[in-house]
Amino acid sequence: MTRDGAEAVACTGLAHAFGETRAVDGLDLTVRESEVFGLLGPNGAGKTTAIRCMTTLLPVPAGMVRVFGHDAARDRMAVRRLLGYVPQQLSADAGLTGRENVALFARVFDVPRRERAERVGQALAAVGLADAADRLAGTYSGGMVRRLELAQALVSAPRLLILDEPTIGLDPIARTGVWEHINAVRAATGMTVLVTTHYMDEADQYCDRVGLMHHGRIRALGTPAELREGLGARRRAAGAPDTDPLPTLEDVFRDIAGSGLDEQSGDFRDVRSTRRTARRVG
Ligand SMILES: Nc1ncnc2c1ncn2[C@@H]1O[C@H](COP(=O)(O)OP(=O)(O)OP(=O)(O)O)[C@@H](O)[C@H]1O
Repeated sequence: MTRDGAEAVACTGLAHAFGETRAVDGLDLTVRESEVFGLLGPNGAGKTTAIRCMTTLLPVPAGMVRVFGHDAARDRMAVRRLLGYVPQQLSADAGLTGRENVALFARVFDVPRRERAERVGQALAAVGLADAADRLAGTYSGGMVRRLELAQALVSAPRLLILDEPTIGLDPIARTGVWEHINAVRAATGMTVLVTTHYMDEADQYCDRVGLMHHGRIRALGTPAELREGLGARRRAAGAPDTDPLPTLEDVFRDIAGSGLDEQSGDFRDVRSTRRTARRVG
């Protein structure tokens, strides 16, 4: 069913500017079918802008984006039909039940009328919300809201699921819950997952490969282990003792984003993201 290694997303020389700000600046990136790919980078690195180009929500002014071979600039509807997208902004309506929220997405994404009720029920069950399906989303916890948004994106049975910071602001148990559901659906369907996260431990644990983005481009790419081992080897070559502990993905991140990270944001989970989260679940 799946073709591991085939191309799900390919960006070549992708660029997108807002006035003088070159948010994405020559991005080359391939996401392989059926992998979980983590796009990492400090605030302002251009991750969301790149994702919005891939989802056709922003135009592709320069370079090329292909999704399963479809050109995102020319064949937007074909691309949209293949995608599920969970944006950073809240996409669930607090005044509707979980089931009504997912049903709305089923209608928007043209799930055939005959199949809708069953598919909505399946999507809710897949994220562990079957029992809470008929409660108002406004009564859900932050983790449940995130899983509801996941169900909304899954109801159209996408081949590619794109998640922009799916676990931001959640407690560790809720974060694990979101990932367990993503992984279960992926294992069952072979769906490709492209995710941005500021949590290096999550990227390390759940992503097959990661790309570290900084100033609009990929600066390092590989499996988390490859990136950690690569930094370890560079440090040893520079004279670090063999007994030094293996670097973490966070060390790799700091090595690439360098002082810019500290100047701009102080920490991965900076104020902007936290505020956004407060708005999302508040
Ligand atoms: N609509 C917009 N108008 C003007 N500038 C924008 C807009 N969207 C993003 N930018 C700018 O483009 C750059 C990249 O932003 P983007 O949101 O893509 O980064 P990011 O890596 O997703 O950051 P974060 O981790 O904070 O979500 C930043 O300098 C940002 O201020």
